[in-house]
Formats: sequence, C-alpha cells, structure tokens
Amino acid sequence: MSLRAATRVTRSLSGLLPRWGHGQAPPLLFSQQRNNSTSPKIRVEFNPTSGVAVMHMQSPPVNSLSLDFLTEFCIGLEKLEMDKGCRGLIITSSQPKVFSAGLDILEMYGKSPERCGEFWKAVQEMWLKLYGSDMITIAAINGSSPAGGCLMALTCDYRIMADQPRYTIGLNETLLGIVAPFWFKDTMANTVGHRTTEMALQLGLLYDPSEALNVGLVDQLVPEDQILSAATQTMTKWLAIPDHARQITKSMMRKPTIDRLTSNREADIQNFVNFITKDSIQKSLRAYLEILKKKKT
Ligand SMILES: CC/C=C\C/C=C\CCCC/C=C/C(=O)SCCNC(=O)CCNC(=O)[C@H](O)C(C)(C)COP(=O)(O)OP(=O)(O)OC[C@H]1O[C@@H](n2cnc3c(N)ncnc32)[C@H](O)[C@@H]1OP(=O)(O)O
Repeated sequence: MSLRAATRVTRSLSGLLPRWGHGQAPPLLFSQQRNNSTSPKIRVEFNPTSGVAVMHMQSPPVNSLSLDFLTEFCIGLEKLEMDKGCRGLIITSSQPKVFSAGLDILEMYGKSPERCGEFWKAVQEMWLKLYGSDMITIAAINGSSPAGGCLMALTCDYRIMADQPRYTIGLNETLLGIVAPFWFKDTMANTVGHRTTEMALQLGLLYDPSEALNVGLVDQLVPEDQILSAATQTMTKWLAIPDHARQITKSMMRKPTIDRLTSNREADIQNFVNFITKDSIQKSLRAYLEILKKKKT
C-alpha cells in the first residue's frame, strides 16, 4: 500500500484507537532503540586540495533525524565551517533508496515535553547552521526525501536528484496530520514560490524527480550512479566565484528568513511542544507509525 493510501487508512483507523492522557505515553509497540547505536551516523570525507567535504548520512534504516543524528550532524557541520580550507559541502546518503526519511517520528511520539523541546531545538539548530552556512552546500539526493529530509535538501544552495521515478521528495507533513512550521514553509517558498508552496503544503505533495524538477524543488536530475560526479562538477562552477561576494549575496537573500526564526526561537519551541504533545496529534503519529510497520507485511 502506498503511504498516501495508508494515510487515508490512518484517518479511518483513528476512531478505533484507544485514548490516552496528555503527556502520557501509550503502550510502546515500536522499537525505540533503533537510533541509539553508537556507530557514527555521519561520515565526512574532506579533500583539502579541492576544499570540498562530502558528508555521508549513514544512520540505518532511513537516516531519520533523531536527536543523536542531529547533534552529530551539527557538530560535523560546525567543524567544517570553522575550517577555513573547507569551501564546499556535498550532503548525500549511504542508505539505499533513501536520502532522509525526515524527522524521526519516534522522537515526537510518547516523549516528555522537555525531551520534545530538546529535540525541536536540535532541528532548529540544524536548519540555522545549514541555511546560514558560508560554505557552498549541495544536496546529492540519492533517494526519497520526505518532510524534514526535503527541508534539509531545500536548505542547501543547490539540489541534484537521482532520476529514479520511485523516489519522492516534498513537505508531506499534512499527510501525517501535522503542520510544517513557518520556517519550513519559508524555505520552500524561497525556492519554488508562494503559490506552489501553498498548494504543496496543503496537499502534502510528494513529487517524483521530474515533477520536482518542473516546480524547481530540485535543480538537476542525473542517473543515480552519476550523482556524486555531477555534484562535484557543479561544485567546481560555484567554487570559481569569489567566496566573499558569494557569501554576502547568500546572506542578503537568506538573512530575513533566518532572523525570523532566530527572534522567535523560544516561542517556536513552545508551539512545537504544545502541538506535538496534544492527544489528537499523538494519536495520528501512533497510527502513522503502525502503518509504516504494516507496510512490510
Ligand atoms: C501550529 C503548528 C506549530 C508548530 C508545528 C509543530 C509540529 C509539527 C512539525 C513537524 C514537522 C515534521 C517533519 C517530519 O519530517 S515528520 C516525518 C515525516 N516522514 C515521513 O513521513 C516518512 C515516512 N517514511 C517513509 O515514507 C518511508 O519509510 C521511506 C522514507 C520512503 C523509505 O521507505 P522504505 O525504504 O520502504 O522503508 P520503510 O518504510 O520500510 O521504513 C524502514 C523502517 O524505518 C522506519 N521509519 C521510516 N520513516 C521513519 C521516520 N521518519 N521516523 C522513524 N522511523 C521511520 C519504518 O517504520 C521502518 O521501521 P522498521 O522498524 O519496521 O524497520
């Protein structure tokens, strides 16, 4: 069953689900341990000669953005940002068929408000660091990239996607019964424009690669086995531009969007915590998780 169809089932299922109290975790049916592995979730290869780093996301099974993942990602990014020799960053996935499945739903389900707040702060941090990066950032999208995965790609300067029709990308939050926050929306609108964003967000549209190219959500499609070479070629073009001029231009374009979150960070965390810990939202997330599990059987 497709996730789109599965989500329709979520709606009809939701009436059958048991109720539980505010902030109280329902019985855990899902493995909450999956992302607690101590193996690195990010592998960085830096080539000092070219000044380009490749960040491979390697958090099985689907590079979901857990608190641990985001923390590691931000530390890696900060190290590269501080290295004056590093001018460009390519982000890609080592997991087959998936760039990133977006925010780890298990971080939003059955967790205390404090933990949810800590998680959301890490999501904000990832976006602020990547959207505001001085480096040239290229997403080499070699798999599906829903919701937070799409945000991560949109936050880069340029997006190359593998031309594989079964991969999808988009901000599909409404399909889960949740709402893309204003800075997700702003990032998408800055890329594809207001009208496309308005429709895509309301309908929770997931685009295949040609559709994504058509609306400008990605900049280029290439066969999957050429994605890193294409990213390197594009990087070479961008590296030819003097850093200071490119960086000031990037900052001029992105600063108003970044400032909007920076000056509302605490309120945004509170909004998230209030929203995600609501009984009705927890119920939707639970049903969605069950559907993801059942997809295999
Ligand atoms: C008023 C408003 C104010 C404030 C706003 C407040 C809150 C809202 C903000 C929330 C913003 C949310 C952003 C998000 O990113 S939510 C996450 C959305 N992600 C998805 O919907 C993706 C779901 N997954 C998939 O579609 C597929 O898994 C995918 C990525 C296409 C890969 O497919 P496939 O290769 O077939 O793999 P499986 O589906 O079999 O999955 C394997 C395994 O991974 C588990 N899993 C998948 N995705 C997630 C995830 N996002 N988080 C946690 N776990 C995930 C899946 O359950 C399987 O687990 P198993 O144990 O069975 O192996």
